[in-house]
Amino acid sequence: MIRLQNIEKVYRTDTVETLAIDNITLDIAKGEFLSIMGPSGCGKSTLLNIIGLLDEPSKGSIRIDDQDTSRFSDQQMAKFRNQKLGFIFQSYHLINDLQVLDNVELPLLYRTSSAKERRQLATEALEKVGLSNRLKHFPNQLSGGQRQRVAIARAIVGRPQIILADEPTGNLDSAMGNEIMDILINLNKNDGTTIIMVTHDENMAHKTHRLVRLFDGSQVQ
Ligand SMILES: Nc1ncnc2c1ncn2[C@@H]1O[C@H](COP(=O)(O)OP(=O)(O)OP(=O)(O)O)[C@@H](O)[C@H]1O
Repeated sequence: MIRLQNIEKVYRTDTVETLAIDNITLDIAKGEFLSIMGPSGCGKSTLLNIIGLLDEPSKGSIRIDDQDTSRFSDQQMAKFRNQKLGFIFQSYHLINDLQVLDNVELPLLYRTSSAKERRQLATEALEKVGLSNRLKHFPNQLSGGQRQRVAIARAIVGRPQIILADEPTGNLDSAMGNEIMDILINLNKNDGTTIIMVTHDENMAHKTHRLVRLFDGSQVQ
């Protein structure tokens, strides 16, 4: 489903060149739950952002669903991202001025769905993560685990085939982290969503199907 071939990413400033990803080739199957681990600065987030088409590789190609993403125009890229991919971040990235329901509806604003349909889909997504009793709350009225559940609802509301999660349990204690992990495992099992997750936590990584370890931008396992 996702095929990365000879991916390289170099960040250049006036004085320094950093090789963040060094020749990574990786296939990720449909329905797979993959975790990426490695020490700080080894390129995990860079790789995830490249897979999520948020960042472009300096070299190499990415095929998703047999489409060569390097041939996409900016507009095609944005549409593809909006329809196929869902993102979850360590620090939730919710909009504090918007109620929970409005946060979750956001990705649907770029589609042609009606207001009623958007409300319905967002309510369903929040039910799925066990938050139907918090629709009118604002993010700062929720616990960390609840905020992350809102972020998951926002990631899944458009029914993406692929979820990219960058340390989704990184800010949570182990009980809340396990709850979030259970939600991700169920999404993967029941809906067949492909999930790629960066984590520092061996316990979380061992709950997934496959673990890829990076070191200095290269895959070592
Ligand atoms: N925008 C940028 N400009 C220059 N260098 C960058 C940029 N983003 C990342 N880097 C460098 O690329 C390397 C990989 O960074 P990345 O954020 O992918 O690591 P990481 O494994 O996710 O780290 P952490 O676990 O600390 O989040 C690091 O050496 C970092 O300093």
